[in-house]
Amino acid sequence: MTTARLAPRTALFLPASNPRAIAKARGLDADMVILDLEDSVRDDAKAEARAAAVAAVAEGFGPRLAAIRINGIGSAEHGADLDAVAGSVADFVVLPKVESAVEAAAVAEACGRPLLAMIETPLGVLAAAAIAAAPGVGGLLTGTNDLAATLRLPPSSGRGAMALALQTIVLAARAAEVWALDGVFNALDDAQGLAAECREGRALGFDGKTLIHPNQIAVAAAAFGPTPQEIADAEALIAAATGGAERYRDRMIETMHVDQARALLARL
Ligand SMILES: CC(C)(COP(=O)(O)OP(=O)(O)OC[C@H]1O[C@@H](n2cnc3c(N)ncnc32)[C@H](O)[C@@H]1OP(=O)(O)O)[C@@H](O)C(=O)NCCC(=O)NCCSC(=O)C[C@H](O)C(=O)O
Ligand SMILES: [Mg+2]
Repeated sequence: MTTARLAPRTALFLPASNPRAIAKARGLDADMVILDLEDSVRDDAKAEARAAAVAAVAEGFGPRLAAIRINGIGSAEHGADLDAVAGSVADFVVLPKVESAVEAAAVAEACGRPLLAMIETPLGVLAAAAIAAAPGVGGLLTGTNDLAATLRLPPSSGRGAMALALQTIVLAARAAEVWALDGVFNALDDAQGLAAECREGRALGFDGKTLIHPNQIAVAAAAFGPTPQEIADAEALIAAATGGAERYRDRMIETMHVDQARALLARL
């Protein structure tokens, strides 16, 4: 499924069990909010969180896209979550720990809306291309915490140990023409570290980043947007191009470079 809307640069997770976070999100600059029913919600608060998520999307998040992350297939809450999302006005359902195209398509159909598939296990990574191309899938979200755990990475491992998985997710999303969002950055007070990880994510080809705290939004939005230099370069290249292969400053350009420059400007 090709998602018609531009991909979000910033997708903010919040526990659906936290009414203060829900209220706060309505005034934040995130492109998408993801009301979580899974890992951030205690078992004894699941039913209340589910009802709160449905009510929150009904009340609306203004121009922000609204998604609900349900509990995974096989969990005690999964069926009730599916029914709740199906009866809600959420824009997207987010399914954690997706490992096959069949389960992604089935959940998208049951919910009656596009699905954002979280790729966060080795099986999920290996099936990413099929999952991205499954009916009803609008994007892939990277679950770097679960990925680190399921790959059994030692705490000292950096993102380098996940490079193949991250690139596979981008490759799969691009092949199916769906969104690709990078994983969350767990440190809450490290703006520099966040900016560096966002730059790396953008360089890998991700459209944006999933986030966990309001103070991460501005950093991620800036990092996933074009720099003033990139904008100036794109405008100059388009103005100079006359078609076909030609010299532009000190390099060769062809039609695809003009298309790339136009695509960059279209995302401003
Ligand atoms: C991580 C937190 C628990 C930290 O909470 P806290 O210490 O309370 O934060 P602050 O005091 O700094 O909060 C300041 C105000 O901002 C609001 N707030 C905080 N976080 C959010 C948020 N995510 N969205 C909206 N608003 C938020 C607080 O309510 C404060 O407002 P106010 O009370 O009015 O002053 C907390 O940030 C948090 O819960 N974050 C999200 C956690 C989450 O959703 N986790 C699940 C997704 S991550 C994941 O699972 C990824 C993937 O699956 C993987 O495997 O990697
Ligand atoms: Mg996870």
